[in-house]
Amino acid sequence: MTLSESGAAPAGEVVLEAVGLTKHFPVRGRLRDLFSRTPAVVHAVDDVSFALRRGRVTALVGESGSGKSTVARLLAQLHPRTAGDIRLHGTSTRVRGGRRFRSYVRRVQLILQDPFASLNPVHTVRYHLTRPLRIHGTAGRGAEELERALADLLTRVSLTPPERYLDAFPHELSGGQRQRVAIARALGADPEVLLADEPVSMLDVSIRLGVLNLLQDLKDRLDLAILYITHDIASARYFADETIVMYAGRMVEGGDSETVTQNPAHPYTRLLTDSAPDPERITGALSGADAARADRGGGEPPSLISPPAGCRFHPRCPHAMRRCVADAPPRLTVGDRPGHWTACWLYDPATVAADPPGSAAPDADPTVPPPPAFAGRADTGPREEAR
Ligand SMILES: Nc1ncnc2c1ncn2[C@@H]1O[C@H](COP(=O)(O)OP(=O)(O)OP(=O)(O)O)[C@@H](O)[C@H]1O
Repeated sequence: MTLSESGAAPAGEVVLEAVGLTKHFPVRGRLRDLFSRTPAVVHAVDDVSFALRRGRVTALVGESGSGKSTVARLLAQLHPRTAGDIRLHGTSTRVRGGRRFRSYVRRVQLILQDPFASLNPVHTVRYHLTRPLRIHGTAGRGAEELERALADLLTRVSLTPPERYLDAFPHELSGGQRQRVAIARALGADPEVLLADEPVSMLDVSIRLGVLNLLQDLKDRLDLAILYITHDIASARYFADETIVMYAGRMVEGGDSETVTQNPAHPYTRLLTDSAPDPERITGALSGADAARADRGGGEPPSLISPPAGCRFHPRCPHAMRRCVADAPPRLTVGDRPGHWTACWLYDPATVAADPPGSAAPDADPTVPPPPAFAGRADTGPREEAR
């Protein structure tokens, strides 16, 4: 029985939720920490909240080091969290190995970036797919049912005819075929949630679209809730229903993908969209390190051991005001589209009235226009988002 047949949750229902999720990694081996009462930590993820819904893709976008993978690993329960909560169907979950972990993993599966590393080169596709079917009790009763389940998995990821792939070793497959096997392996658990951590960034540009189309098709057919992690905001517009932008461990903007990518409110989101102007880029042009370099236009991200006070983007922001240096901005509703919010003081009229945008910018450049979503908003009252 597939999830869509099981009727476990109606379409659009929240399946998995991050609530104030926070992860600080201890920094080891620093001599001065021996004498310090507060040992240094990497503030990888701070106060991240969002919901994954059945039959919807949520993109988590940001440059390298912004905390995206750490969020995925927290949601997969591979890291213990420092603070916050993870709720599966509204129930708080904290699992550390054993049967409870297996039962959680059955419902929440992680797909990694590198299909070369995630498949063991000495085992066949059959081995990789049989294991999850057996572990999660979806292998059927006899050899015949197992064979049918294996063929079904390969067919779902368009590796057909299945018998051509079942006894192949990973090195006999292309990168795209390997990623399809990794996706089939995740589906073997019959999950409700897929956490896809840069699932196409290591693939040849010519086959990325095929794998993204496959994920979208699985979302529709199996009503999966998908978290799509990427540094490529252009692909988020194409592939995700909702987009959340992270910078230096914090969420800075969120809303429906069309609005966030076409009418970005936060100066950092603008930086990302300006360096990825072509939505077709997903099929060509920049990739990997080049894209990461382009994303960094306008400076470097801060140290996460001692992140900047206030808004973490202020040292790079052409519109920074004194308040940005001192206070972390709350989520403020922006624009006309429901659910569009940003954590930026530019959208708080009282702050802007007290201190003109750019007054605390590192290299204030009066020729840099404020974000379009900000234009004409100074007369509207602030609307703080309910979390
Ligand atoms: N196990 C760990 N121990 C210490 N620091 C870590 C650990 N894992 C991640 N970090 C740090 O946490 C921060 C966020 O890393 P993370 O991998 O989540 O970012 P990312 O946005 O996924 O980047 P990328 O796109 O390069 O994978 C980085 O500064 C990273 O060095």
